[in-house]
Amino acid sequence: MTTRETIPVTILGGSLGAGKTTLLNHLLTNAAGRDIAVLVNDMGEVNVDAELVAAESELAVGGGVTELSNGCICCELQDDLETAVVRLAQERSFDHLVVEASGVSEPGPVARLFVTSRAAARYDIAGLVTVVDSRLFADTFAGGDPDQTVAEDSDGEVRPLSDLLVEQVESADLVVLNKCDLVSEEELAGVRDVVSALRPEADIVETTHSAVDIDTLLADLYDPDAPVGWRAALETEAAEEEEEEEEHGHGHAHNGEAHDHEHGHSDDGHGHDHAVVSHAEETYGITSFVYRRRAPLDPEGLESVLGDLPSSVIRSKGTVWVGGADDVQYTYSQAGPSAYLTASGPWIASLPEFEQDTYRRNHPEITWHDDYGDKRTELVFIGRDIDEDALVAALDEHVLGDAGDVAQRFPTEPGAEVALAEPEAGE
Ligand SMILES: Nc1nc2c(ncn2[C@@H]2O[C@H](COP(=O)(O)OP(=O)(O)OP(=O)(O)O)[C@@H](O)[C@H]2O)c(=O)[nH]1
Repeated sequence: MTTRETIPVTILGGSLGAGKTTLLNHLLTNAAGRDIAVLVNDMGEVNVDAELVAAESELAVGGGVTELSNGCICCELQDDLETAVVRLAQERSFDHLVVEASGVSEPGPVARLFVTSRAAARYDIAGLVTVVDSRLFADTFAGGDPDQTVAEDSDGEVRPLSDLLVEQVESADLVVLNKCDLVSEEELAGVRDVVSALRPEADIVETTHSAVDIDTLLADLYDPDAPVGWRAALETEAAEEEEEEEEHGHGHAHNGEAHDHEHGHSDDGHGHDHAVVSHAEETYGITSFVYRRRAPLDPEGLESVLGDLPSSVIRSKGTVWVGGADDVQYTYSQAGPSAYLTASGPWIASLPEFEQDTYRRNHPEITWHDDYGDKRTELVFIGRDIDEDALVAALDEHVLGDAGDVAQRFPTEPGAEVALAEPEAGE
């Protein structure tokens, strides 16, 4: 019997083989009086996970295991998942729903379903839980032997595994570092550091065979406003910059110079762009910094730098003003060995004036420059022992004085993506 109007739902994600099924079995055998419904989804035709769960857990048989065996839950079949969870709430009585997202699905779309669809009336998200294979994660990000594995995502698109691992961690409220028996203490500490840097506010537990405390797992952890690490770094930088401007008596925090080739020497007293700010996160052993220039970058040059980053950079992300495509805003995203640049549409500054005005009225928070508007290159780098000066100098070599003096290199239609770096396909 449930006394709540809505049913809490925990969304479980993690890479293939991380230990999600093991976790569900652990949960169902230790449910101790709770009536838990589990919705398991697999990519394959046969729903192996659901069968395993049903076979291994007495509680599960007839006790609320429901399966969707017709494919991936998060994109194409979103409607089916929506129907399934709504029907489940109508037909059965249970205390908590756990949805296992398919191993290569992003948890975001699954979470949105419970916020925006008909399911929102019946459910409340309790938390997004990501199970991490600590061995695999250490190999991919934390100084281990990088595995150049690629995985297929929910759209059937092949994406580097590193992308999916980062995305799954960046959206988590709780990260279960599983397979702790397969990593050394030192490696585990490294994994913990990287996870904290990617998602500073997530709770972290360490397990072997996914033996996570049930109360911890099902707790109300959901925080849709929790920042991802790169955004937290940007916000900290912006706050520091504002503080500094106030100290210097400037009332226009982001009103910068065109750019400053000399990293760290821009404090010349007239409203500079404080281009690079570092945060030595001593507790995490991971540092982040923001590179910002109010000028376009040479496309070939930026590709040579961002497409060949040192392995010390774990995650980087940002906005790029690309020479030769003056009106197009590009977003950039890198995770481990893969890096992409995507045309995301026009800059606000490239819109007709009245549209700019409307946009700016509706978004008073956006950073606006008197001459350049929102046009900027703003990149956050997160990593371990990054040679920041070298990276800044490498990027600065490709800062252009004028966007129009180079040829267009990347596609400009909104949504068009180019790979700057991609791992080789694994076995
Ligand atoms: N050594 C070790 N093996 C584990 C641990 N947890 C799970 N495994 C094993 O890892 C394999 C994959 O575990 P599953 O629970 O099936 O992983 P999953 O995330 O459900 O996998 P998919 O459904 O394929 O996405 C199984 O053989 C488990 O027995 C652990 O902590 N240590």
